[in-house]
Parts: sequence; C-alpha cells; structure tokens
Amino acid sequence: MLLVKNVSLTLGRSRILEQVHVHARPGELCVLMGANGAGKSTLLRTIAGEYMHYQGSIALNGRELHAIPAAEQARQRAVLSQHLALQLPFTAAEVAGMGRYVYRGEAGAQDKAIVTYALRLLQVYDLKDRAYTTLSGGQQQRVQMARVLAQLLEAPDLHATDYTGRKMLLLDEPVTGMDILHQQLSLQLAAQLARRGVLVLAVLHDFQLAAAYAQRIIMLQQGRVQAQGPVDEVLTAAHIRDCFGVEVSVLHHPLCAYPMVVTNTAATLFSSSADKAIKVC
Ligand SMILES: Nc1ncnc2c1ncn2[C@@H]1O[C@H](COP(=O)(O)OP(=O)(O)OP(=O)(O)O)[C@@H](O)[C@H]1O
Repeated sequence: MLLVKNVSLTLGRSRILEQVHVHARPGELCVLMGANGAGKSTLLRTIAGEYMHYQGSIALNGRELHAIPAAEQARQRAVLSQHLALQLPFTAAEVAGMGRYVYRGEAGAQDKAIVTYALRLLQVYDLKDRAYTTLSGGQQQRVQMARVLAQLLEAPDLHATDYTGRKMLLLDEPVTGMDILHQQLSLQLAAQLARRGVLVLAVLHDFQLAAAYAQRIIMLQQGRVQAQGPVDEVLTAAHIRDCFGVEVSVLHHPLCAYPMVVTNTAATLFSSSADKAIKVC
C-alpha cells in the first residue's frame, strides 16, 4: 500500500506540490493525469525518493520513505523517468541489463534470462546488439520499458511470482513516442504486472489509454489533487474542463465498458482577437 498524506514540496522558490493526498493499492494500475506543469512527474519523483525534503508523509506498506534505505527502495521499485538521455555507446541489451544492477554487480545466468525475457516481451530482442543511441525514439522507449521490467521481475516469467506488497512500478509517460501497437503492448504488460500484485503508478496524457487500463485515476491541477477515484468518476467533462481548459464529451464506448473522451471541436480555444493575432504572426 502506498499512502501519500498531505505532501507538499518546494523546488527552488516554487511550491510545486501542495497538500497532496493519494493512495494506491497493490494490484492496482493507477494513472496520474493533469495539464503540463501540474506536478505529475514531481509527485512520481518524490514517491521514487528523489526529493526527500518533502513535507508530510509518504509511507510504503506502513513504513515512511525516510526509514527505507536507498538500496532497499531500489529493489522494491522500478522507475521509468521522462526524457532519459543516454550519450554513451551502450547496446540495447546493456541498457536493459542496467535494471539488474540493483541486485548484484556481475550479471548471473538468471539476470541474463530475465533481461532476454524483458527484451522479447517488448519486442526489441532483435535490436539487442544495436547501439542504444542509434535506435529510434519509440525503440529506445521500449528498451527502457524492458529495463524497468528487468528490474522488477524475479524470474523470466511474468506469471511465475506473486509480488503483492513487495514491488512498485513508477512510469512517467511510458508510451511517449511508441506506435499504437506498442502503446497497447506496454500498458497490457503494466496491467499484467498489476494483476501479479505490483502497485503500478503511471503518468499518461492519453484519456483513452487511461480509461482502458486504469483502475483509478488521480487528476492533478497546479500541484493539488483535483479528483481521484474510479475511472467513471474522474473522467468527467467537468473535471477535464477544470484541469485542462478543454470542452469534451464523455461517451459510452460502443464495444468496451470504459468511457470515451472526445473533444468538442466546435468549442474554439481562441477568442477572435487572439485568432487575429495568430494570423498576423
Ligand atoms: N527542479 C525544479 N526546480 C524548479 N521548478 C521545477 C523543478 N522541476 C519541476 N519544476 C516545476 O514544477 C512544475 C511541475 O513540473 P512537473 O514536471 O512535475 O509537471 P508535469 O505535470 O509532469 O508536466 P508535463 O505534463 O509537462 O510533463 C513545473 O512548473 C516545473 O517548471
């Protein structure tokens, strides 16, 4: 269980998170949503132990983050950060293999089997010997997903282990740059991990993907939680208008049980004077 209670965070001179209160249970795929700059990545990074000067409380299974040694935290959770820049000429397999560093220095046979399994699941095994820097953006993102999967798994089989209460996966915009097939594949993997007891917290911008895969959505606005709860309760036209300033309709999906968010293109975002200014530019 992850319990974030009244967490506030200041970076530089700016208050980025304000009295944030969220919780997530093992086995849940929770999605963090909100406009650019709302504080999603900062919240994820704070939970990942990157900003330890937070005020309030962050507890994992009843233990305050401050009390969990960094090495233990690294074995409990895997983090996919936004905009990972790697300049050194590592191969794709070496990058995925970095996920195993938290367990031991030298990669043993089991580590190699897990890395191979993760690369195959993300369909990048055939790229394993390529220099990571020469891969396309979407391919790099799939290798990064393989890295966090390799960090999380205890066996080269997604279904072999029950991770309940032991593992947390933090994903910051995991499907950015991926094509539609690999977006679905990556989120299905995250959902499978959740079914094996992993607590998954993912930042997503796409309402459709959030509706399809989340059990709960947490919507942030200017560093505060604007809404959190089941998909149907949070993905409403009113919450989306408040958080994003966009008029949408929320419809019933004709085939699936989740809601469908469509933008109302008739509602213009520009006043006529702003419109003129754009044309002049
Ligand atoms: N190290 C920092 N120092 C000062 N301000 C920061 C720092 N990191 C982030 N911020 C500010 O905190 C706010 C929230 O940033 P954050 O990256 O968490 O937003 P986000 O919701 O993830 O946005 P996006 O959707 O654009 O990724 C932004 O205004 C950002 O400029």
